[in-house]
Amino acid sequence: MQILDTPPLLRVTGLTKTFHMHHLDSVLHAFEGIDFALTAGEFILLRGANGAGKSTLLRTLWRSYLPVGGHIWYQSRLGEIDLARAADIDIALLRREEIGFVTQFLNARPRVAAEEIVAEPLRLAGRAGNEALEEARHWLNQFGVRPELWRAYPSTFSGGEQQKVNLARALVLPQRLLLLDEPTASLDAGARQALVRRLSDLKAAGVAMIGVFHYPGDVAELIDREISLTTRTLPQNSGQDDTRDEFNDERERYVAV
Ligand SMILES: Nc1ncnc2c1ncn2[C@@H]1O[C@H](COP(=O)(O)OP(=O)(O)OP(=O)(O)O)[C@@H](O)[C@H]1O
Repeated sequence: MQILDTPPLLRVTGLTKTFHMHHLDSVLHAFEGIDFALTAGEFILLRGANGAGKSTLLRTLWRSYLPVGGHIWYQSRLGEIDLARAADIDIALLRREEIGFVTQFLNARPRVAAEEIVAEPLRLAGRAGNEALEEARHWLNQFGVRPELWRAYPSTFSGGEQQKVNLARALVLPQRLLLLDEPTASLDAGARQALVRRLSDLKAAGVAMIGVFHYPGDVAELIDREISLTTRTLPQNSGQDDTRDEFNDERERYVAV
């Protein structure tokens, strides 16, 4: 796919995130001044040591976290929107129709069957009940969830089984932008292959992706570019505020290179 001349789907500028740890009266710099662009059909691998801010960056793009600075310009079907400042209702709509987040952790709802969890996005998109259920079962099968579990409640599933339900739900509809936070973390080999096949088809269909992978080799064939988050230390009081860090003489901050 030719991606060089296409305007970016996502343009991140000067993105900065800190956590104010009230109980310690200190500020932790998760990352600072991140700039990058992502185009339809492009796949960016996020790299960095433990604690470098990879998951925090994905959650900030997903708007679970509000950044303290910078912009996240996203070309939605309805026009450009800054995800860093958009109203919650717009974020909720984009999450339903355009942006997906895939994590290893399933937020299992009590007494909702696996097949219903996967069918829900299809129904919300207008698919008829039976059709949605058939498609949900197809994807549960693809990711290796045993048929006897389809009508069971995922709150009792193993970690890997929960993750497979998560993947099926997140990938059942093609979104325009996918945020991937270690989606292969506890998958068996069959499910990892199914995931890579699905991501590859979505990428070919123009879905843009940015993600963290514990074993990047799993997705080597998909990667177009890499962004590394690195850490560097700053002398205390050189940040945006003069809050004292109680247990370190130096404060860490994280920058994109
Ligand atoms: N909700 C939070 N409150 C305070 N600090 C946080 C919070 N979430 C993350 N952090 C801190 O931000 C830093 C970045 O964490 P993050 O989880 O983004 O790292 P990561 O690069 O994904 O690490 P890993 O490779 O270990 O998963 C860490 O020092 C972490 O302790």
